[in-house]
Amino acid sequence: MSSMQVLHEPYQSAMEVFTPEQRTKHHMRGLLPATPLSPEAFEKRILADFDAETDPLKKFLILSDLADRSLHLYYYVITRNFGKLNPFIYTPTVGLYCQKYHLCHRPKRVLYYTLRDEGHIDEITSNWPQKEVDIVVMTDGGRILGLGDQGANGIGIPIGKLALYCAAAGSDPEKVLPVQIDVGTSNMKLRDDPLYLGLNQDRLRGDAYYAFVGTVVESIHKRWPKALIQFEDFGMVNALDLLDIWRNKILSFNDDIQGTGAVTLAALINACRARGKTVKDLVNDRILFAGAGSAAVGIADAIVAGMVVEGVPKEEAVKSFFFVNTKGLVGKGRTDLNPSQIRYQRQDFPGGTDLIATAKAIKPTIVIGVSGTPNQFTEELVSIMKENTPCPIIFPLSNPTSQAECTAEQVFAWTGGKAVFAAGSPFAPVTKDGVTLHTNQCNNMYIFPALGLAAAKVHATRVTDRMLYRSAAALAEQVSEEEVKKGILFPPLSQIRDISHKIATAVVHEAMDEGVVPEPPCKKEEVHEWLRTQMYDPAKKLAEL
Ligand SMILES: O=C([O-])CC(=O)C(=O)O
Ligand SMILES: [Mg+2]
Repeated sequence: MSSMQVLHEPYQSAMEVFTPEQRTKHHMRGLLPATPLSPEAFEKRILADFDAETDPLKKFLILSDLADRSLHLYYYVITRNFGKLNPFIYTPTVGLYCQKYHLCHRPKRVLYYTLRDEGHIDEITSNWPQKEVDIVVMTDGGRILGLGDQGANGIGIPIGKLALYCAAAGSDPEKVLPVQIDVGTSNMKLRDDPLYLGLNQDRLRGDAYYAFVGTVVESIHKRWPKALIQFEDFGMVNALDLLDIWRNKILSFNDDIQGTGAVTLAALINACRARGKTVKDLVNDRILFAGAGSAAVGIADAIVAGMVVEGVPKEEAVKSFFFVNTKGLVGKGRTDLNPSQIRYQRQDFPGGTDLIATAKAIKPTIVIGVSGTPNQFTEELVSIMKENTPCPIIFPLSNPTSQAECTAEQVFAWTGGKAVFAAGSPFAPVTKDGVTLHTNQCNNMYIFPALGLAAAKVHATRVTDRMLYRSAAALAEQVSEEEVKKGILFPPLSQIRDISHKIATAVVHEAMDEGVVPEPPCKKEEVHEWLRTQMYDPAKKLAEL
C-alpha cells in the first residue's frame, strides 16, 4: 500500500495523529503538516466540533465521518466518552440516521445482498476485503427499532450495533461485518422518494423469502464458519422463524428476542432485589406487555427461564404474563396468533380487550412497552397500577425515544416519584422535591456486545439459553444493594468495557460448562485474563500503526 493509500485507508490511518516515527515508517514525509497531534488533542478537537453542533443527526455524522477516515481514532474517542457519545452512534439518533440514510449516503464498509443478486451471492461474500470475520450483524430492515419497515436504510442499525461491539466490548473492528438483505420494502414513503437507494419493489414474503435469506446465511457461513451471526430488526414473524431455523445450525442469536430478553431480565432481577425479593417472587406479579411481537415473546421467555432456574414450575411462571397488541389481549378465542404468542395466550381471560380494560381486569404490577407506539402508557394506566402496588415497575422499552410508550417525567409525576423506571432509549434523570430519581436505559447494548464477543472468541458452536441467562445474571450482579434500593438497575455506561468484560467471562464459563466450546483456549479460571488479551484497545492499536 502506498503512503497516500495508508493515509486515506480508515483501517490504517491515524491522520494528523501519526507520530514522527510512524510518518518515517510509512514514507509520509511531506504528506502531513509539521506538528503531529496527540490522540488526546485530537479528541478535544472532535469533541469541540461535536459540542458546537446542535442537530443530533449532524452530531451523528461528525462521528461517522471520523469512522470513515480513521477507524482507530474513532474508537479512541468513542471508548473514552462512551456515556456521552453512545446516543449519537446508536439509539435514539441511529433511528434518525436510518430514516435519512438515503439522503446522507456515503459508501460504507457494508455488504448488501439484494434480490437482484440472485446467482451472485457467493460473489458478494467474496467481495468482502477482510480475510477474517468474527461477528456479522444482519438485518432486512423489516422492523427498524419502533420505526417500522425502513428497507435498505436499515443498514444503519448493523453499523451502529457493530460500533457498540467494538467500543463496548472490544471486538476487533477489522473483523466485523454489517449486512443488509434487501428484499424490497413496504414503506411507500421511501418507495415514492426518487432518492431512495434500495430495491424499489414490495417486500418479498413466504418461502421465497426464507430461501433467499438462507442462501445469504449459508454463503457467509461457508466463508467464515466460525463467525457469529446476530439477527437484528427483522419483522416479528420473520425474526421468530429465522431464529428457529438457524439457532441450532450455526452460531447465531436474535438480539431483539434474546438480547432484549436478557437485558430486561437483568432489570427485573434488580427491581426484585430493590423490593427485597428475587425473580421467583414474580409469580405474585401481573406483568402486562403493550405489544406482542418478537421482543415481548423474547422478554417473557427470558423471565420465565429466570424463574424456572429459581425453581418455579414453568406452568406456574407463564401465568404472570399478559400480552396486549393492536387486536387487544392475547386471550381466549383469539385465532390470529403465531405459535410463540399461543404459549402466552390466556385461557382465563377473553381475548381482545384493550390495554386499559385489560389492566382493570388483571391489576398489573409491572408494565413493559414493546409496541413502538408513543403515549400508550397513560396516567389512567399508571393509576390502576398504583391501586395494586406501592411501587409500580414501568418499562417503556420501544426505541428510539420518540416511540417510547411514555416518558420518565410522566412516570415520576403520576406516581409521586414512587416507581421503578427503565426505557430502551436514554432519558435524563428527573429531579423531584430536590431528590434525583433514576431513569435506567434497559437496552440490549448491555448484553449483545459481551455475549457475541465471548461466543465468537472461544468459537462456541451455539448460543444457548443458559449462556443468555448467565449474561443477564452477570449484568445484574454488577449493581450494589444500595444502588438497587435507589432505583438503579444497571451499572453506569461509562464503565461499559469492564461491565462487558465481566459478562463475557460469565458467558464463556457457562459455554465451557455446557460443552459448546470444542477447544477451550485456556482453563476456566484463566478466562477473565485471557479475554482481556483478546479485547481490542484503540489506544494500543493507534500506537502500533
Ligand atoms: O437498537 C436498540 O436500541 C434496541 C433494539 O434492538 C431495538 O429497539 O430494536
Ligand atoms: Mg433491534
